[in-house]
Amino acid sequence: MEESHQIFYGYVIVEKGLFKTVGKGSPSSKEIADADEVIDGQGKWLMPGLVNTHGHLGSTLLRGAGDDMPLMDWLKQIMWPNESRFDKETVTIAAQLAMIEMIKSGTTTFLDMYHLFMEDMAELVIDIGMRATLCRGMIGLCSEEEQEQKLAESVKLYKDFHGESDGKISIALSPHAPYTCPPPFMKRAAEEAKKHNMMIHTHVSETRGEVEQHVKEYGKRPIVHLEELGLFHSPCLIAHGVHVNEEEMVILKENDVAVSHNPISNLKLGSGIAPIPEMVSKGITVGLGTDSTASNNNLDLFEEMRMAALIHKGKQENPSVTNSLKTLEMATFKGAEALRISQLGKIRSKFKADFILVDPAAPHLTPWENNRVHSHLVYAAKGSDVTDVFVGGKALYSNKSLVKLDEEKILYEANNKLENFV
Ligand SMILES: CSC[C@H]1O[C@@H](n2cnc3c(O)ncnc32)[C@H](O)[C@@H]1O
Ligand SMILES: [Zn+2]
Repeated sequence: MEESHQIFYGYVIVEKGLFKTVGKGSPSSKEIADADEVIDGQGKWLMPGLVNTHGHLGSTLLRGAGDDMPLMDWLKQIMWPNESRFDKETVTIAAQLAMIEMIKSGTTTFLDMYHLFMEDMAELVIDIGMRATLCRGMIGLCSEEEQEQKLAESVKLYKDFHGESDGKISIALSPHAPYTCPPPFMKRAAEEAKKHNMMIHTHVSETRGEVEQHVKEYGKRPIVHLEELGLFHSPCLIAHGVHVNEEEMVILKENDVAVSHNPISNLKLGSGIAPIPEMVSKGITVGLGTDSTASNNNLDLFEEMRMAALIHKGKQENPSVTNSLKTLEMATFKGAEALRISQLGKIRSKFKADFILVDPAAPHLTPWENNRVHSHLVYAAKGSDVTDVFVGGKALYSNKSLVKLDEEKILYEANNKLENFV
């Protein structure tokens, strides 16, 4: 077993936001005396913080608003009409609620694609202390002038916030999807990303119908087309990739395009099951995402891991196509790799000190011994087993208490906003 996968009784020392020491056994009395603060994690499992590679925080209040619908109906009948009425307060409450949910279930890093109030979002994330890749989602079904305006807003967000919060904030460029961004606009997005050194994030090939429509309209499959348009000339992360054929997987691998696997959202919208074991065996980087609460309907990456580990076994009628270790990698350092965040997702010296504590003193995690911890984390644990969350060594959740966010107040505000939606 790789060293970073080993389970042992030990301790970590954090300095300047990074792991300085990852030690076996107990710290020395000098190490304890030298520390500014000592946190006793006795009896708990320490693991890397989870990385959510795809979501939309601003629409969190639409949880349960449009269940049991296919993607296009859901977008046109529920999402877009509601989102067109969102004000800053709604998006702020939604984002705070999402962050509460993510932190409490062990997520330390997330990607957010949204089109409203992204500057405020960046300020909020900085204040709360999470690590995030933020993108101003762009729908290109508008005039060329508006398209350019959206690109300019994305670049401004990048100039204002990329690298802020001690490097915890990254900004990516985000054309929403090939069916909302006509080819000339996709090409412009690719040019701007290249010019400013930005990563690209977009939804691609989520449904069979979307791929068929793309082929009908442009005579080629979406990933083939996006490569031609230059989208993969910058570091790129695609969300979904459910309907991707062999030729397209080769294109993804050749261009080092990463994939955010969002199995629960894909199942709930009836979109299908992405060929993830095939992608992984081709060497494509795959991270794990929840998508929004409007298509999931929660942000618990422990649930997502369990689903990601199980569905491919069922689809292929083969239990060995996934396993708990590979799934944990997907939710941690592979997710970090997908977001192009270096030195993240492992408990290792010089890595970013983003980590969580899980309390195994629960019936569903019993019995345990070292060899079963990976299994329990993927096949049995729940987000609510997380007791502590640290980002860059700073506590965001301590002994089941949120350090910054006022949960009671935000839940109250979120419930009071409900009447505004269709
Ligand atoms: C333009 S910003 C984000 C935009 O995307 C919508 N959205 C949320 N989830 C999905 C999904 O799975 N596929 C496509 N679009 C999605 C969201 O409602 C916003 O309008
Ligand atoms: Zn999405």
